[in-house]
Amino acid sequence: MSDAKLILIERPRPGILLIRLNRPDELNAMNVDLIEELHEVLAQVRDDSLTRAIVLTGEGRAFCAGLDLRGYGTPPGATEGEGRAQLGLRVQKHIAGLVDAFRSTRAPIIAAVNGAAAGGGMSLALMADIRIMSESAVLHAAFIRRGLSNCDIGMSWLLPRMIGFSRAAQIMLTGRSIDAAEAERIGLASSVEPADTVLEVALDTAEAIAQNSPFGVWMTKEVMWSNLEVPSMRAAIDLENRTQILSSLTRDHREAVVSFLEKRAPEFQNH
Ligand SMILES: CCCCCCCCCCCCC[C@H](O)CC(=O)SCCNC(=O)CCNC(=O)[C@H](O)C(C)(C)COP(=O)(O)OP(=O)(O)OC[C@H]1O[C@@H](n2cnc3c(N)ncnc32)[C@H](O)[C@@H]1OP(=O)(O)O
Repeated sequence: MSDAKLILIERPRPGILLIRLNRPDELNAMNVDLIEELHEVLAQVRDDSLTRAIVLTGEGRAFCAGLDLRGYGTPPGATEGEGRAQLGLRVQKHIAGLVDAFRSTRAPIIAAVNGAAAGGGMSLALMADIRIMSESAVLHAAFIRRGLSNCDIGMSWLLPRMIGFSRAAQIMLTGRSIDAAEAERIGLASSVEPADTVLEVALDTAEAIAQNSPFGVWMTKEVMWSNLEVPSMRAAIDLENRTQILSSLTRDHREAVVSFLEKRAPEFQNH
C-alpha cells in the first residue's frame, strides 16, 4: 500500500467519523490502494460502538469518478502471469467487497455527494444508507460507456429496487447522467443542498442519528438492508419482531423511555 493517505479520516463531532476519498487530481478515481485503505478504515470501525454515524465524501470537486481508467494497479493476491480475465475478476471482487464492508458497518453511512459520482463511484454512493447531494453533483451510470456491464458493486440489484426496473434499465442501458434534482425526485437523494453546505447537512444528519440508541440504530440498519432481500412481508415482519424485542431488552431502551417521561435528554450507554 502506498504511503500517501488516499483515505482521510477525522472526527469533526462526537461519535461522528468523516471519511474523505483523497485522489482529487484523479477525481477520486478508485485504484487498488484507495480500495485497500477504504476496506481497512471500514474494518477498523465496523463494530466500534463509539462511532455512531459515518459521513463519506470526496476531496476536491468530485465524489468519485469510479474505476481508475489509467490503471487500477495489482489487487491483493494477483499471481505472476495471471491472465486478464483472472486479474479482472480479482479487481472486480476487490472493489465489490465494499458492499459487505458498507453493510456490515454498524454505523449508518451518509454519502455527502459533493460532485461527480461515476461508475463505481455512483455505486459507492448508492451503497450508503443515506445520500445528501450537492446541487452541482451528478450521478453518471458510466459503465456501459466504457464498454462494461452495469452489474457492479450491487447497482444492478439495488437501483431497480430504489427507482423501479424500467427507470433503472433506461439509466443503465443508456449510461446517462442523473443530476441532483432528478436524483432527489426519483428517490436516490434524501435532499439536495448548496455546494457549500452539503457536508454540514450530512454531518447534521449524522449527529441526529447519533442522538439515538446505538443498538437501536444498528438494528434498524440491519433490518432495513436485510428486509430488502427477504421473499415476503411475513419474513420481514419476523425479522422486525426479533430485532424489536432485542432492542427492548437493552438498558438504553429503558433510558429512552424514562428520559422521555422525565422530560430530559437520554444518556445512552450503548447496552
Ligand atoms: C483500466 C484498469 C484495468 C483493470 C483491469 C480490470 C478491469 C475489469 C474489472 C472492472 C472493475 C470495474 C469496477 C468499476 O466500478 C467500474 C467503473 O467504475 S467503470 C466507470 C469508470 N469511470 C468513468 O468512466 C468516469 C470517467 N470520467 C468522466 O466521465 C468525467 O471525468 C466526469 C467524472 C463526469 C467528470 O467530468 P469533468 O468534470 O468534465 O472532468 P474531466 O472529464 O475533464 O476529468 C478531469 C480529469 O480527471 C481524469 N479522470 C476522470 N475520470 C477518471 C477516471 N475514472 N480514471 C482516471 N482519470 C479520470 C480525466 O482524465 C481528467 O484528467 P486530465 O485530462 O485533466 O489529466
